[in-house]
Amino acid sequence: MKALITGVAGFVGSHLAEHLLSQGIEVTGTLRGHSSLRHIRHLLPDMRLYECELMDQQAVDQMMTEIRPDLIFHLAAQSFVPVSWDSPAETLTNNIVGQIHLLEAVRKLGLASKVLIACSSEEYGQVEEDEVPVKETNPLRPVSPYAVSKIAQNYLGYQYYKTFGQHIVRTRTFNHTGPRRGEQFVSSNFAKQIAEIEKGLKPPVLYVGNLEAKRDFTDVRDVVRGYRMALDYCEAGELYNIASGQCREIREVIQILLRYSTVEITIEEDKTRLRPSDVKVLVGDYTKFYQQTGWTPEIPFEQTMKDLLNYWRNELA
Ligand SMILES: C[C@H]1O[C@H](OP(=O)(O)OP(=O)(O)OC[C@H]2O[C@@H](n3cnc4c(=O)[nH]c(N)nc43)[C@H](O)[C@@H]2O)[C@@H](O)[C@@H](O)C1=O
Repeated sequence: MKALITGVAGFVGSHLAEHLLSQGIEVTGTLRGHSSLRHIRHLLPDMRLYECELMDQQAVDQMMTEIRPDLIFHLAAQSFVPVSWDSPAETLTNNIVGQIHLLEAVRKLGLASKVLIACSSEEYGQVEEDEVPVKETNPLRPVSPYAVSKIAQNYLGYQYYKTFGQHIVRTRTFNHTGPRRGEQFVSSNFAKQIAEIEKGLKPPVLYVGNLEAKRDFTDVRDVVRGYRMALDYCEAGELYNIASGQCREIREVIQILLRYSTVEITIEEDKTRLRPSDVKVLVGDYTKFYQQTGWTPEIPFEQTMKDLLNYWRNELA
């Protein structure tokens, strides 16, 4: 069984590669020329890396001709919401066109690959309090260019399934975190700041943005287990929420991280961290995915936060 992971050098890609390799699957991962190998170096003897610019159709065609994967996990994307306000055109182009090139290669080569498209809870956007936990059928009210790019990825997946019969499964994943999470994302950013304070690298002030937002966090290791199950058991053309079903205010993320630390800190709002529009609440109903695969999240959020803090302590050691 051969799997292709686009964006393997990223946070989720590195965990997914680890998971698939542990199941005896042959893994090839795509990355861009300038990507850091930091998160995947330990996997290199067992995994093949393929430098491929997804914006280049010829390069994608060539790679797919060579690899002919059974499973494709399309993770590569510009995934940080605030960047999408600064660079909306790049976010939309990168996220949409890269995927078109991939699906076009599958079509032209007549491959029977099963494809997972990593969509996002951001697509739901402005959710009303009485709509949570949201089901896949909830209206979409996107409030960022990133959300719009993911809606496009989602519907392109649907369209290639409908038009060409490709085996495409779309997962709408809610917030996920854990060791190796990029430092710009909220839980990782807070954990890194706390680890820096512990080490005396910065004064005991934790800079934060909007602490009133509510999110649904799942451990990345549970998410990648779900991604494999999605291609094994889910129906082509269908869309599935992957979530924990638990709602947490961002304020609570700090409280939990601080439980595992001995430092006394003060919290200060940093206005540059506030967004032009922020999704107020996102909590997912994953009943459909559970019924299809039997998947449920296993790692408690407290454990995820402990592991994330330890990750940063080791990084700074
Ligand atoms: C599902 C979805 O999940 C992620 O998108 P996100 O929810 O925007 O993630 P985040 O970690 O940047 O923010 C979460 C919340 O936390 C608030 N917040 C407060 N204070 C800070 C702060 O200091 N930094 C950040 N980054 N956020 C802060 C911030 O305003 C927001 O309300 C991506 O993986 C995305 O790719 C994706 O698909």
